[in-house]
Amino acid sequence: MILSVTDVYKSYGKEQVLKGITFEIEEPQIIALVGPNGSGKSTLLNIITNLLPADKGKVTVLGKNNHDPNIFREISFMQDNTVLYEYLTGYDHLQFICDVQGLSKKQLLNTADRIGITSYLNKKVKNYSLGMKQHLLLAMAVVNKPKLMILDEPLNGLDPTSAIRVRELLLALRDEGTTILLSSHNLAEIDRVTSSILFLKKGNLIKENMAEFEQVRYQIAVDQTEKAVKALAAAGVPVEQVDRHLHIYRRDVALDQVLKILEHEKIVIDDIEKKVFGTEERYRKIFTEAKADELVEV
Ligand SMILES: Nc1ncnc2c1ncn2[C@@H]1O[C@H](COP(=O)(O)OP(=O)(O)OP(=O)(O)O)[C@@H](O)[C@H]1O
Repeated sequence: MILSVTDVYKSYGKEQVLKGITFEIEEPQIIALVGPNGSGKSTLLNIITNLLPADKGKVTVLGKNNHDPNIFREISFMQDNTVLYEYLTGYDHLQFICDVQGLSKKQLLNTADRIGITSYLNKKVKNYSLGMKQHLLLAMAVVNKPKLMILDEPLNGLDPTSAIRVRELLLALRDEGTTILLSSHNLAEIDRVTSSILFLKKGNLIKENMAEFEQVRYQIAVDQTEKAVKALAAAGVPVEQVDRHLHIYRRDVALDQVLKILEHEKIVIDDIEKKVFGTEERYRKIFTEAKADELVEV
């Protein structure tokens, strides 16, 4: 068992933020924690990493209670950039962790290289951009090669190129056996790294495997739209026409069958675009349309 959270409660004064959170992570994977602002994501991550006491409940990391100081060789926590010291360099931050955990300078430099921060490693953090700070925080979370990484908003403030790099890094770490629990508001990015999502709503968790909700739609531009629609409909393929495009869902038909029908009719294809739907639609359903009680599964 990598992480086990059992019946965790937390209130701030009269405000009950977590109302009996229970979940387990058994295998190395990436899991996303998603919820609106103020839903308690940071509170839950802080409790898991023992920075904040729960009112009630239990957390174990790799079979050990999360109060056990020894787990900090196996776990890391990327918080927001307020934990950085403006007048220290990136190197200083990493060196501190390496000193505490007995890691070598080689490991520090290799990590900096892997995350792509070597060129500004010796600059003071006060001169870093938001994205540079995010990269440093990520390097600080990766340097001890943890079995479990907990990342609070790792994709925040990253430009598209950096977001792609971080995404690839997370997937590579997962392939190396690291489990990653991350919180994020960026549903499109989440879709690209995981289909395993914990939705946090009104203090309760709704667990979903988004692969079950994923829908793929092909948008095909053709030279003779009316003729294509007729031919596909005659073959029993459900198709919607939007301007010059045909919209066809993968759940209804395989793409090569569609292409065969169009080829047979001598219809020329100008373009095919694949659209994937999933998390965003599900998020909307959970947080705007459904009543909380109907969906809670704890
Ligand atoms: N130290 C604190 N004292 C009092 N209330 C707090 C404290 N920390 C958080 N809260 C409240 O608990 C609730 C959950 O906050 P939390 O920061 O965990 O949410 P979040 O989901 O991480 O939000 P965001 O997405 O905006 O980062 C909020 O209503 C917040 O005001």
